[in-house]
Amino acid sequence: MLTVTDLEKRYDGVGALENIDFELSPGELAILVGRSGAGKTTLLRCLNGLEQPDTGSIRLADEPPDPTDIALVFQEGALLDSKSALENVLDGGLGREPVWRELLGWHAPAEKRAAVERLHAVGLAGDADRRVGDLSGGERQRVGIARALQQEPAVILADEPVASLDPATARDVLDQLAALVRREQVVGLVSLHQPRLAQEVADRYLALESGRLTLDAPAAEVELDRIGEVYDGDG
Ligand SMILES: Nc1ncnc2c1ncn2[C@@H]1O[C@H](COP(=O)(O)OP(=O)(O)OP(=O)(O)O)[C@@H](O)[C@H]1O
Repeated sequence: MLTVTDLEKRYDGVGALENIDFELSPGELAILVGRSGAGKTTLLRCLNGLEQPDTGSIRLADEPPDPTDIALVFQEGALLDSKSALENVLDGGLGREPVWRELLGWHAPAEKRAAVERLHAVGLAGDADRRVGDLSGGERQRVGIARALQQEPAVILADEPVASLDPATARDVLDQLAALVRREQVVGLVSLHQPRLAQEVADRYLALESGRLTLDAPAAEVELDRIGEVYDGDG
């Protein structure tokens, strides 16, 4: 269980996040919605440790998380173009491997098996040896997801992971992410700008409006109109 309690983040005295409280369960994909500037990226960065919240706590099963417990899906541009898809995924597990292996580019057989299996799960079984620089945007985003899961995190976060993709590809990528969250029993938290796409995959919705959490509910209880209001309202 990921438990966030009374999280607050201010920039130059201005609140970007205020009184944020929620809990997410393993195997649950929560979709984070909110207008531009509502605080979505700030929340994901605080969870990932890239930003230090001013107050509040983040706990995993009642313990402070280790840095490798919470993985952020790399934006497609953050992958290493010159390396293969498989090598990029293997990089996600480097925290577990001795430094000499990293330096020599050698990986334990179990790590390789897991990486190949994850590429298979995101539909890229036949692309393991292709340079990431040669892949399409959707394929790169899939590599980013497989890479994050190779870290064996308890929580996977993604900030607008399908923003640059056409609707059909975006749907495929999100479906695969949702399937992996359920199969690997990780907590998933993904920010999305497209309410309709969100509705296809969400188990739970979190909505931020001006830095405050104004909705935290199972997807089955939330009307699409309510999500539309989050984007259309005065924010
Ligand atoms: N490093 C920073 N320094 C100062 N202010 C910041 C910084 N990062 C974010 N902010 C401010 O905090 C607020 C929340 O920004 P954030 O990027 O989290 O919003 P968002 O919901 O992710 O928006 P978008 O959908 O446009 O990415 C905004 O008012 C933003 O200007």
